[in-house]
Amino acid sequence: MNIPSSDAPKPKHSPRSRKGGPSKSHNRKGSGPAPLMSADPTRDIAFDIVRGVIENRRMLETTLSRSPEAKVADARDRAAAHRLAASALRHFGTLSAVLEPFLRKEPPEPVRAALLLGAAQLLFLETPPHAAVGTTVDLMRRRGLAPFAGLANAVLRKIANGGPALLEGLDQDRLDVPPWLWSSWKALGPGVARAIARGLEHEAPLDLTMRTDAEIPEGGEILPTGSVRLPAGTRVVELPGFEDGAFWVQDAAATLPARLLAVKPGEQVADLCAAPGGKTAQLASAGAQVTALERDPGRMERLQENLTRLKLDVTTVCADAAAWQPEAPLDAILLDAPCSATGTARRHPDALWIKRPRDLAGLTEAQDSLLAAAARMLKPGGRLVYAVCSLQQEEGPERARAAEKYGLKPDPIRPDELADLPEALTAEGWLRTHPGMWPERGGMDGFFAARFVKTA
Ligand SMILES: C[S@@+](CC[C@H](N)C(=O)[O-])C[C@H]1O[C@@H](n2cnc3c(N)ncnc32)[C@H](O)[C@@H]1O
Repeated sequence: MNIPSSDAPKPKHSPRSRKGGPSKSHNRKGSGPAPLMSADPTRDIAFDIVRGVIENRRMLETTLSRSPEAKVADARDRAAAHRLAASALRHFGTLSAVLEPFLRKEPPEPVRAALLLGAAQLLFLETPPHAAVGTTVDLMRRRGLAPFAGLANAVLRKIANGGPALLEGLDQDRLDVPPWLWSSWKALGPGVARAIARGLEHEAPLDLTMRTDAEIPEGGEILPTGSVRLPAGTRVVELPGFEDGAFWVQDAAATLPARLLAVKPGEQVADLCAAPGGKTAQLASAGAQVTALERDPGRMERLQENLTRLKLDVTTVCADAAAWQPEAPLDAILLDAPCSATGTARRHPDALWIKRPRDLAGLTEAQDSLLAAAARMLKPGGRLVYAVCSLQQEEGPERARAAEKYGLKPDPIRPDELADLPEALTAEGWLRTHPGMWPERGGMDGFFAARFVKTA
């Protein structure tokens, strides 16, 4: 099933209808209106997230940050809602295929969202059947979908009875990737599209980049590239050392672009698209004089909070990097450009279903203008690493080839620079990682990076 476009007919049954709930409201101490508290915040928030994605192509994180229920829910309920919604979206194609034979006609989209959540709990999250079915029916009653509660009860009971056998014979790898993306990933090599799809099946582990003197948290595995890996679901704020800035969260693959810039102490360096700041932190930790640019004020706040926690001295500028000019030409630039983010789908399974092929044109235009701007900021002989967390050729190799017209000469990555991950070095001397790499260790995000030197 394809996700309907945002201009598809709207469902008859609005989940905002207050017919059946929200169930409770509690008064807070003090004055002001009482926030509405849900009886089952996990499922209410997850329902809004899935509806946001499938009806409005709204990102999971956007719903999470705007939902009134999420605002008043405690951190554990929010995390559980994220996990539930992410599971329904990660297995979206498979769950849709499982539901289809049990539905005589296409249900309204909110009903489909509730069924996807119920089926995800039954088939992928090991929720006891009575709880998965009962809570889905309750959710539908709370959200004005009572006329469909009987249908949901019957369908989910059949799925509970069928169990994992219902998944047999389904090509889950293919079903859970939109066809246009599957076709595009074939360009990455034989078998890579399937390897990526397998890598996307599971929640990503938590990777940390440690300050050199910091103690490794208990249970952490040191990866060949130096990151420390903890199991998926580890709550970073609860790890000892978090408040003291002992580490920052950064996928193992995401550490590679900044490493390839090989900055030296005292060099004047800009990180042009900096928030939330993982790569800025790497450059500053290496002793460079870093200016971090970020266009989005909200994300700039997050970047500054992170740098304060890590006690790193960085100049931050809230500006459009395409229009900014440094006071003097720079030694090195990291351009971690905005992109489709298909490489981060392990953490953001919504990204796969929100993006459309036509979205790439606007992104590649922005990438080109940032590359041109970066070239203008560099001194002759200055270095640039261009990176994207995208698996799309248009945003990676095609941009790297186009960069030569801005006076940027390719500076291929040498095998000794990627000796800890040789499979990520391409014949052209670029970095290419994808979620199918390191399957035995829990995978990694997809990144492309190319290095250049500014000609005189
Ligand atoms: C891929 S994320 C960067 C991740 C970051 N480098 C890190 O490692 O944590 C891209 C960031 O660039 C910002 N951005 C997009 N276009 C920009 C522009 N023209 N100028 C400055 N920042 C921009 C976005 O708001 C977003 O925070």
